[in-house]
Amino acid sequence: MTARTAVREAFDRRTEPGRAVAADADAIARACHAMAVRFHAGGRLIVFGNGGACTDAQHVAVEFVHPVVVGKRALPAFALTGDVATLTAIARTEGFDEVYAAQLRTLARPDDIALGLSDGGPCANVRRGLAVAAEMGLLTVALTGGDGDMGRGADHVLRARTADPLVAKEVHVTVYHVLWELVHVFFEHPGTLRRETAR
Ligand SMILES: O=C(CO)[C@@H](O)[C@H](O)[C@H](O)[C@H](O)COP(=O)(O)O
Repeated sequence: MTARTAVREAFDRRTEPGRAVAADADAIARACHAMAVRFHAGGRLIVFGNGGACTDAQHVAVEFVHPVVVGKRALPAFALTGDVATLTAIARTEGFDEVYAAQLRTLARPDDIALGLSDGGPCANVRRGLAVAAEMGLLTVALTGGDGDMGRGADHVLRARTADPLVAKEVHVTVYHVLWELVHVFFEHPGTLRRETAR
């Protein structure tokens, strides 16, 4: 295989999952509308995940808190992945599976939005975070890959249709940028924000 073929194949493997996102336009629009309703009601976006999704959580938060597009309103958002002291203290006494759930119990409010990110692997701490968020009344959104099982029970599940964790990660970046864009579209048309969109 030549290097050129390898590069082509690498991009071909990414084309279909990327295209498949558009097929989920309705699910993405419903999630965006529900998020915009929560922001409009004073809710904040709380994001979490592991490994690369840990940094993605911070990427998502900065997109909302400090929009790169001039003129767009800053919206309250924070990641639960940046404070190593809190993460390690919780992991030491309550176990790694509790590192997001424990923070949500203390920091979250019922009108907030919880966004859990995973490439599709076994991530008990993200599942626990979403489960506790749901118990507290938060809107729950799961951005996942693989079989999408991680998001089971969440209000909105957005799945990258690929078992390849690298490709899932790339699709996620596109999806959360679209989430940001569309939340602002709804925000700029408050008439659309009267009621939360059903799943
Ligand atoms: O960035 C990547 C893959 O693109 C990896 O670091 C990946 O995030 C880590 O292996 C994570 O621990 C995977 O966890 P998950 O997203 O499958 O829950």
